[in-house]
Amino acid sequence: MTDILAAAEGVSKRFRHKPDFAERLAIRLGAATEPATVHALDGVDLHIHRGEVVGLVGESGCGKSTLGRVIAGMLPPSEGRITRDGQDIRALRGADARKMRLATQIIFQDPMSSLNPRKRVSEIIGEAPRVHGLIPRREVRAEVGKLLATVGLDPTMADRYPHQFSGGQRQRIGIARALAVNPDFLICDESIAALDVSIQAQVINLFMDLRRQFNLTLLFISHDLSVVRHISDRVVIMYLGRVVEISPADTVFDAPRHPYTAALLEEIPRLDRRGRRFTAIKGEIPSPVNPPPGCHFHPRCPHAFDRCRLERPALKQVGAGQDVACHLNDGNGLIDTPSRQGE
Ligand SMILES: Nc1ncnc2c1ncn2[C@@H]1O[C@H](COP(=O)(O)OP(=O)(O)OP(=O)(O)O)[C@@H](O)[C@H]1O
Repeated sequence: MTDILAAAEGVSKRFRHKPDFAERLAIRLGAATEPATVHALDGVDLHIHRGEVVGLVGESGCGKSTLGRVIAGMLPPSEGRITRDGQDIRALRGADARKMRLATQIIFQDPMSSLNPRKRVSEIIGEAPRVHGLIPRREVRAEVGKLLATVGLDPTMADRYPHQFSGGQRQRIGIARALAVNPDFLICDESIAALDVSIQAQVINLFMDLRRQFNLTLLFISHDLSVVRHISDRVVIMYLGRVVEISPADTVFDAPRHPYTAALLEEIPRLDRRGRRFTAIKGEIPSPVNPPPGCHFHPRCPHAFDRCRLERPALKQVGAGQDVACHLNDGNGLIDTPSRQGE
């Protein structure tokens, strides 16, 4: 069996842009033409190794959720392919396709909207293993009790409804439901973003325990770099549909090599940041309907020079396990490179 559990190879995903009211009016009056394509993912390459925790970070709208859904097989890519255990997931049929879908579970941000309010917790957790015949019907209830205990909830709560739980408890129910089908890969899409900070830490600890207990691989999606720090082995930074940096978690914090990663780090309040050269990120993220040419980050980058405006930087290895898509790394290392603004 390959060491690579899941991979995105040259994956792009485009959506038809949904025009808002003003855009629809402009189209109707002839002041604008038919919209427009959203370039949610643009040539993404990512390998996720068995057993690792990968943090996926970037500003809102950069394509994190889309990448998670494409990797899970919930959305087809417009270009490129997704592999699972070395196999193109488009080639999977019947029982193999079902096995892949069950083995990859997504845990979403808002547990309330993903838990059916009219069903008891025992039904919510027990439904999928029962429907898929993973456990005999008479054992479902005992299994639900075990799963509740595994995620730190009292098994006697199995007959309650979702609204009778707190936000953190509901997220634990969502995790138990995902575990019920014996996945080996969890995609956590902003799974703790809606929780209080103290509860966030508890749920992160739960993910870490479950990872060890069940040999899970995790793709942990967050807009907040500080959240993924303690959970991730590697961190992937996305900007406007592209991967701009992949680094071991410690390296990304101590020696970022993409100006966008450095700017994201600036936004994390820390007392030991004196002497850093990078300034906080400026301006809005451009629209994925009309991304800038060359390096997508160049309009906001304090180091941009002519080449950045014209040529897409390839993701290249710049250090041990560290890949960066930035023209600055073709010459001197970024950290030692003086600002080239205005070149
Ligand atoms: N089904 C869809 N139809 C049209 N556009 C979409 C669709 N899904 C996502 N998009 C667009 O694709 C881009 C990437 O969205 P995505 O949700 O993947 O970003 P994200 O980084 O996860 O953002 P957030 O953190 O806000 O969820 C956005 O511009 C979004 O509006």
